[in-house]
Order: sequence, then structure tokens, then C-alpha cells
Amino acid sequence: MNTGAGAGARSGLIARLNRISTDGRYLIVPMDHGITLGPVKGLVDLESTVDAITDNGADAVLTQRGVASRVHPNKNTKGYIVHLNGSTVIGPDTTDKRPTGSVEGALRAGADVVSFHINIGSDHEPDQLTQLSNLTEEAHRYGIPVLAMNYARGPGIDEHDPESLAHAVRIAEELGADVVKTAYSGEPESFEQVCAATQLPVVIAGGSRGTDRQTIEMVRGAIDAGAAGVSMGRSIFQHDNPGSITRAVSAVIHDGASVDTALDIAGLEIEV
Ligand SMILES: CC(=O)[C@@H](O)[C@H](O)C[C@H](N)C(=O)O
Ligand SMILES: O=CC(=O)COP(=O)(O)O
Repeated sequence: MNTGAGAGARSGLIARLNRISTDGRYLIVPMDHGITLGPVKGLVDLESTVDAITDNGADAVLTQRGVASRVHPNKNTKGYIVHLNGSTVIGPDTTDKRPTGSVEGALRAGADVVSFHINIGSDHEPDQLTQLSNLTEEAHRYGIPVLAMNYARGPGIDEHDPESLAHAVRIAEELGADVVKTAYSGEPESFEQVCAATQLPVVIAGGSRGTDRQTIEMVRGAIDAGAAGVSMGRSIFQHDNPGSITRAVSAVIHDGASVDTALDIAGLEIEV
């Protein structure tokens, strides 16, 4: 018998996805690196960083639940995603992401959406596949969307190989996620293959920070290849002016700007 719960949960999913996006495009700034990397530049004064990026075009910020109270006063009505697993670069194996929370805990922390990171090709893939699948089942019971951070990452794996990335994003869809984030393959031509591998909105990670032009060219290339946006952390929150780089990324994602126009709008050097 259709109790309507499915319809209710579906409408909740859509409403919450709209809180972390604008017209189907996503500018998410993850700052869950406080576990992975520690108190790095941009995450020490977390409040100022959140204020700068949410005041300049970001659709949502993403953290672990423990710092939620430091995010809410500054997130300027934008969306909030709570990350539910983690690892550190000082531990024995960064690919061994361990659960760090629950859907209930994320809701208590004020999350609109939850996220989970799995490393396809790592020694921990089997457990992580099961954990992501269980998470989507549980989250969807409450109408909570899941952002899957599916990397191709493990012994002998090329993290930017388009076929591996295509496999990683399809796994997210097969396991019930609502949005998938993965690494960029490096150029639009090969990333088209990645975006075509799934019906889910695909967003890209930024990886370690490069020049402003490299960052904006990456965003432009991903959008041209069919991506729906970014879940870009270090390139934004470690910038000397997180608000400016966010404005440039937003000009590409939300306004269709070219690389040079986006850099110019944000007052960033159009260095070649
Ligand atoms: C620090 C990294 O290598 C990133 O790719 C992280 O894996 C991504 C994630 N935000 C994390 O911090 O775990
Ligand atoms: O959670 C981390 C990401 O989504 C990507 O972070 P990056 O610093 O852009 O690689």
C-alpha cells in the first residue's frame, strides 16, 4: 500500500538538494580537511572563511559535525553538509576512511545533506561500498540526500584515469547516492566520459591548490564536459582571498563566464 511516505521522502530529498545548489548547479566548499590535514590555512579562523565563501556565491559548506556550531552563524542561509567519515594524513593509511557520525547526529547538527568518502581501488573498498550503501538507505528513510565522494584511489591506481573515474561515479549511482564528487581527469574531452557514466549530478574536487587560472580553467573544463559544479576545498579555503576565488568560481558555474571574465570579475590576476 502506498503510504505516501515514499512521496514525502522524495519531496524532502528534492527540497534539501535545492538548499545546496542553485538551478541544478553546485558550488560546494568542503572544509572537512580539519581531520584529514589538521588546522591548515583557512580552517583556523573557520568562521571568517565560511562567511567569505558563503557571501560570495557558494551554495553550501561541508564540515564534520563537531564544528557545526562554528559554521551556522556564518553560513549566510546557505546549505550545510555534514561529512560522515574521515582519516588523517598522519595515520597509517589515508584511504582507510572510518565512519565519524550518523544521519541522526548530522540532523542534530543542522545538516541539510550528508556526505561520505570512498576510495575505489583501495584495500578498504569492500567495507566502504557496504557503508555507502547502508548510508543511502538510512538517509533516504528521512529524505536526506547523500553526496558520495567517490575517488579512484589505491595501490597502482591513477587517480585521474577517466575509466577509473567513470567507474567510481557509476558506483555512486548504483549505491543510491544523489550527487557524486570525484577528481577531475585533467581536460574536458576525457571528463565527458566520466559525466556520461551516470545520471547523477557530477561535481569535481579541486585537489591541492594551483594558480588562480589553473583553478578556474579546471572549473570551466569540468562544466564544459557536463559536470554540475564543484565540491572544491583547498583551492578556495586556502586562497589568500577566499571570497574572491569563490566569486570567480561562481561566475563560471552560475553565470557561464569564461576563464578570463571570471578572473576579471573577481579582481584576480589574469596571469597566463
Ligand atoms: C587531502 C586529500 O587527499 C583530499 O583528496 C581528501 O581525501 C578529500 C577529503 N576532503 C578529505 O579531506 O578526506
Ligand atoms: O571533502 C573534500 C573534497 O570534497 C575535495 O577537497 P579538495 O581540497 O578540493 O581536494
